[in-house]
Amino acid sequence: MVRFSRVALAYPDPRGRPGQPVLRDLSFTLGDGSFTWLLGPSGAGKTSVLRLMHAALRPTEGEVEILGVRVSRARRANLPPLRRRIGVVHQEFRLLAHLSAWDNVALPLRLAGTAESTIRSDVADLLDWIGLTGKEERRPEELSGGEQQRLTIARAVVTRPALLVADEPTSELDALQARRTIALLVEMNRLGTTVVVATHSEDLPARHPARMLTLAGGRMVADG
Ligand SMILES: Nc1ncnc2c1ncn2[C@@H]1O[C@H](COP(=O)(O)OP(=O)(O)OP(=O)(O)O)[C@@H](O)[C@H]1O
Repeated sequence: MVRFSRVALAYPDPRGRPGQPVLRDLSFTLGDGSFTWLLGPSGAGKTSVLRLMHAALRPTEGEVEILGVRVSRARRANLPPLRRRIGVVHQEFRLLAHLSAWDNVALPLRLAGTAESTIRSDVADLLDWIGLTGKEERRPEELSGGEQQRLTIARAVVTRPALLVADEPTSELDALQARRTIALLVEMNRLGTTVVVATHSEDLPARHPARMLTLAGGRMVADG
């Protein structure tokens, strides 16, 4: 479950003092196994909400509870184990530049101590699904923007996380690849993962109707 209660977030200003809030008075609950679109124009606060959801930040006010952990009050030591249960597709990819495509996807499984034989088959299956078979040994800079984006999605889902948060996961993809990516997220959801996808595109929610939370100016303006 993901629960926001009266959440506000302010980033520090250049002097380290709290700036103006970029999120205000946000309250909602996402049930286990739900699929949610997070919508709103550029600057509305979608990425900031996702950062709270993967415990990269704590709220300035209010309470955020993720997978049973109250992030607002949790001890620092409890956050890394929580983050390992969450798959994140970052808008700016954040692939490891010195690792091959294969090793980027395998890394979360290696960190989790997964058996090498399982890693071999799971990584191969996912690279096949995202159309990167034959490019396993390439480093991220040797891949196109769309290929890198598909790699970040594979890396985020390979551990079958309890919660998956994806920030504009199809921004670099053509129509076919975007459809395949959404199909992968929907399949993950069908298998039990709670999925949240931020986008300013109206096409994606039309393809997979689900709950839509709409932000504007850091506030929730629609939920339906
Ligand atoms: N690290 C930061 N420090 C200070 N302000 C920030 C930071 N990150 C985001 N902001 C501000 O917070 C507000 C919300 O930004 P956010 O990135 O969450 O919006 P968004 O809806 O994801 O936008 P986009 O669709 O363009 O990615 C914006 O005014 C932005 O300038």
